[in-house]
Amino acid sequence: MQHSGIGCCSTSSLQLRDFSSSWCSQKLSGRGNCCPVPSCSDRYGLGFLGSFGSQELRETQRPLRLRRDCRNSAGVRCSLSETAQSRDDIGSVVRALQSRERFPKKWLGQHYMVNEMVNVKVVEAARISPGDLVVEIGPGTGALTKTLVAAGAHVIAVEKDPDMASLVAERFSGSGTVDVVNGDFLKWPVRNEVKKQLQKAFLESGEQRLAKVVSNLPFNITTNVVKRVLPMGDLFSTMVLLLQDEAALRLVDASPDSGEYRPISLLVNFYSVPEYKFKVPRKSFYPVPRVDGGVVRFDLKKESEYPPVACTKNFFAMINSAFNSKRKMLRNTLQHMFTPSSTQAALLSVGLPETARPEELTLEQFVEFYNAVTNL
Ligand SMILES: C[S@@+](CC[C@H](N)C(=O)[O-])C[C@H]1O[C@@H](n2cnc3c(N)ncnc32)[C@H](O)[C@@H]1O
Repeated sequence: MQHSGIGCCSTSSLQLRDFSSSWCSQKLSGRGNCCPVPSCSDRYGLGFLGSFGSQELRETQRPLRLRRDCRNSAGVRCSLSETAQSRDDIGSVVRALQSRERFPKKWLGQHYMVNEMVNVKVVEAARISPGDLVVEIGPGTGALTKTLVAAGAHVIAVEKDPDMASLVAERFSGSGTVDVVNGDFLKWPVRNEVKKQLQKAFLESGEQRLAKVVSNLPFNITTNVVKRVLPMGDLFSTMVLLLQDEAALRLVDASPDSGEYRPISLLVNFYSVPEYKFKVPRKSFYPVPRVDGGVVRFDLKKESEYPPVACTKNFFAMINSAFNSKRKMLRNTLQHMFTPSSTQAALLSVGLPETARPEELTLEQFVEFYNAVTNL
């Protein structure tokens, strides 16, 4: 796990220079889209570029609020306005990858956002205000990072791919508002690191705030990220994730008869108040995934707001066991935890039929049942 302040990545300076020229020189030179890196080629499957061209982005691009001056890696004075206005369209993503001689890596879920308006809407959903501490999982080329910084956030960007980590570190070198960590978010000591940063911010500003998580997430780590972050309501107030649309809808809907009712929906609603924000068409990503995306905002609950259960760990162990055979009666599936007669008695005591099955109980009913059966 490598933690680097801006510009402190371990990659060679040649790579860093290549990157800085592709992102920063276009505005400084005043020549519009001039870029020294070879232009996009069909090697990257850009057949659809015409239907998703620069004009669309130019028309929809909203001016971003700017915060302060900085220097780029070449020591040339520029401002975050220039960083903020650098384009995050498909051409930039491809050029950035080419600067590292890289292709998008499927196993890392590398589908880059090439519609800047989506990033703006994601940041709006997170209600970022100046001075917010934001953990961004998987910054990739830094497109969402840019929008977060422009909204005034201090970003800790955790990126597993060393090439992308060095790329994003170089892109924001000198801004003083982005720390890049090269590592796996699922292994990163999030509690210690965020606590440290929040204490530091408190000492500097005297203002007590919680951090936020914002990410265009690699789809394959969705469940693990949700399970990891949601119980941290003492550190984070909000998490906004761009997910696979189906997963986004499933996470938010915790109604027993929804067909997609699973332990993860119960966990989400136990630890947070989720809200589905908007759908993101698949053509907004490069490369285009097989599914659309969807954005969910989770407002994390404080411990005092969790449904009251004696032991959270045992409560979720019970739920997981119950859902191992979702269509079987609880008195049978929970036999290894409670005797069938205790399960029946507890169900009856909270007004449920003794033949109840897990897919029939709401979160509140699970809580009542658990409290009853553990107090018998
Ligand atoms: C869907 S892409 C999003 C990139 C960028 N944020 C954007 O919107 O264009 C996901 C990013 O997460 C990174 N990633 C994948 N697994 C990760 C993990 N376990 N921890 C941190 N980053 C990860 C990938 O390398 C990739 O850059």
